[in-house]
Amino acid sequence: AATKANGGGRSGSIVAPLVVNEEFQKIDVNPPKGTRDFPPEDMRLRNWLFNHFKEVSRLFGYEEVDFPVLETEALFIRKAGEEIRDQLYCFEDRGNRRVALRPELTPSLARLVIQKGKSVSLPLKWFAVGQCWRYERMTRGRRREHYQWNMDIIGVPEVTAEAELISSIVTFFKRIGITASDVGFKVSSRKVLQELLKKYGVPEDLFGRVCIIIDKIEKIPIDEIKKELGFTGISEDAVEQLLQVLSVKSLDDLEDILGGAGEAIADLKQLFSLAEKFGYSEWIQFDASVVRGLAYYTGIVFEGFDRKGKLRAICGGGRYDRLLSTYGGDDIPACGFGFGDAVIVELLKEKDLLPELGQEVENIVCALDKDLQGAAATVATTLRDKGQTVDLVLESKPLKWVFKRAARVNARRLVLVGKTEWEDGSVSVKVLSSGEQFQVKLNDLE
Ligand SMILES: OCc1cccc(Br)n1
Repeated sequence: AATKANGGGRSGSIVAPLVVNEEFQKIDVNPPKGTRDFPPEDMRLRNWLFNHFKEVSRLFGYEEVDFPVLETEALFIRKAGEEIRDQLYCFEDRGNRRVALRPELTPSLARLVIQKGKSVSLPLKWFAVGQCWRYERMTRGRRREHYQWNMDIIGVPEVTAEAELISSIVTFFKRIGITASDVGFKVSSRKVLQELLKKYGVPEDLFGRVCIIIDKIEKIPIDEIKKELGFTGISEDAVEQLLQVLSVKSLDDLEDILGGAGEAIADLKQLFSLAEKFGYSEWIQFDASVVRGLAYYTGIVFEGFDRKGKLRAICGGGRYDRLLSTYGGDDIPACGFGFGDAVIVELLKEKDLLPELGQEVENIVCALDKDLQGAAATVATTLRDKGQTVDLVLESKPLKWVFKRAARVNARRLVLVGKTEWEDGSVSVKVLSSGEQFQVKLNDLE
């Protein structure tokens, strides 16, 4: 009953009374399954990571946006058999509306662009860092939430847009010490698949579904892939040829198969040429098997991978020219990427690149007796008004305790408020690294 009442997983329409915590019953102090707390040490790493995400986005001239973590379920209902759909964290709210915790940010971004309509001038370059959710059976013990960095360009049909997006991710990697020998990007275009399916007479409306099946190529046995492709109605012969083409590892070989007239080859050639100009050629490689697992991609797709092959994809993205029109918006071209906060941390650990991020505070301020607590508050405020960080000791404590706390909060200096000095407006300062000690007028303290 408790599970049902809380809508855990199944979207029962029965809305039983919310489970309340009986008085004095010990609560479960852990966060819900698959979710994380961020205590200070983890929050420092998260802020370090997100600050790099946001600084790179601003370096590229993008504007920050955000959306509700809760959306209508309909925004994410696509019939292409995506994993993201099977794991949608959806439920019926107390107003009997079908809602979902967003599994990704792109649909919300598309919704906002349509909502803004003619009031925004294209191209739009937007970025967001937001928590995304999935409801996965905990059998695999995987997380149910992660934070994703997204950058999107709305209104640019040319491949220069995708080329710039990859450049922004390369810039991010370089800022945190990741090099082209650690990470690469597999790049392809869904137009390869589109041209092949057309050649084999496969109906256009199967395109998304076929892409989702192909995306599983390294995750499930090849016979399963062939079987699932067969179910879509593609002939066995066409399936064999399709898989053959997807194993191609060079643009020249692909051109021999597709001919040089198609958009797929033209787009990819332009992208590799632009990569040269952006200076990240060593980071990217053509790989026809990359299709990505989201149904709405229509053109160039790319994914960041660790060259040791030990981790899941680090990030991924591509062109999604039809998404806005599928939501009833105008036919506006778009492309973007998503970059999760989990795999990158695993990679940084692997490469021993995790930053040392201890707590830091410039001053710890302490009254030497309880009648001077007010004076200590004045000292703290004076320093804070000068932009100095202050940990103010808020109760009367022995000096031994204060020194221990100063070490724990990594204070640069100790500011003591004593009776005699305070009578002439001064305080005692001890620089904790050098042991240097001096008295100074409060107003002269920098
Ligand atoms: O990468 C897919 C995904 C979506 C939402 C939450 C988590 Br954890 N992972």
